Amino acid sequence: MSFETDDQSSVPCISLHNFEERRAEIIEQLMDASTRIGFFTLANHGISVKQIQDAFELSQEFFALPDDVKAKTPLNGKNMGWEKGAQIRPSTGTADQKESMQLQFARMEGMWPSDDDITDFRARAEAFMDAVQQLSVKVMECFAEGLGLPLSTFTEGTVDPGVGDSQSTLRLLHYHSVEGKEFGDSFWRAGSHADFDVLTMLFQRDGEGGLEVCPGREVVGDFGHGNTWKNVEARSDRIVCNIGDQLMRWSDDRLKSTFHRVRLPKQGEPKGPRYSIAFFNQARSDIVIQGPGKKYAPITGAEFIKQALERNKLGIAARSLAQPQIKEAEVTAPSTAVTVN
Ligand SMILES: O=C(O)CCC(=O)C(=O)O
Ligand SMILES: [Fe+2]
Repeated sequence: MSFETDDQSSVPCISLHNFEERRAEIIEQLMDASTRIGFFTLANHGISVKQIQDAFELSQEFFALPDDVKAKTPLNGKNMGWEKGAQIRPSTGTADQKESMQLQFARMEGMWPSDDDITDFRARAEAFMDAVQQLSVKVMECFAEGLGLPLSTFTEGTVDPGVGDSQSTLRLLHYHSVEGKEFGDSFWRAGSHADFDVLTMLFQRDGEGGLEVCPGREVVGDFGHGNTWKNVEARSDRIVCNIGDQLMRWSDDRLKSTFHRVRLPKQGEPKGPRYSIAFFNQARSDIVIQGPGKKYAPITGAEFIKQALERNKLGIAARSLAQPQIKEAEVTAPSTAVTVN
């Protein structure tokens, strides 16, 4: 089996061209990448350049609004809404140097920015979410087949059949320009973490790099991580995918939910803003997650997310006690920490 591997990284690139005819080969490649590394990129995935550009335009329009307008839909404790500099990572004890907007399919009453502030925000966002969810379904069916499970396991597990219980989330991300700013070593655009969903699909723009992954992982549930970090090249034509903690558990740890982070630009690198967009396929609230070998107790999607949030809060307390001296930075953590994916 041969992979195309980005020069500067060891994250395999898997092409989805001729998907139906190449299905068996694609499943083999997805399983190999996800059991060894937990990350892969997708080429020829069917989401058009225009769709991706439109999504980034929407994101830029939204983040260009004044903070008091964005604050009309603040992060609401259910992984929906806007935050800025409010996500403190347990792994670093410092706030990510970013702002983000979380959007879901269900229970979004009052959480959509109004047409007075931004034109057609909801319709434009949902069009992109639908497209990414459809592609995710294709990939998740491959994982079900690769794991010897019923084809619909993760699709029925994540896609709302019309009852309004979806927990999947689109996250628009804006990492601010760091022109003329100095940061201590403990600051990151996004501190090291593993995602707690089933499957993440991440869109980047050419040249806006900084994403690093720490390939492979043996256990779910702690914030320890290895020390080998690989760069993932920022390419707008490829989707970066990673396995989240839910799929790691659902596969009895066969598929790895891998730690990753976004570093600040190094000396001599462009200091401009970075935009990325992540779609987190989450288990529906009442779906039971359990692997075929029953390695872990059954758990519902709702309980899984609740526990992930609790673990994050505990992690924050433990880490900030252990690390009292955080270097000063231009952007500092606000008093309230939030826990999102
Ligand atoms: O912006 C990126 O490249 C990664 C973001 C990420 O890992 C996350 O939001 O979970
Ligand atoms: Fe992530």
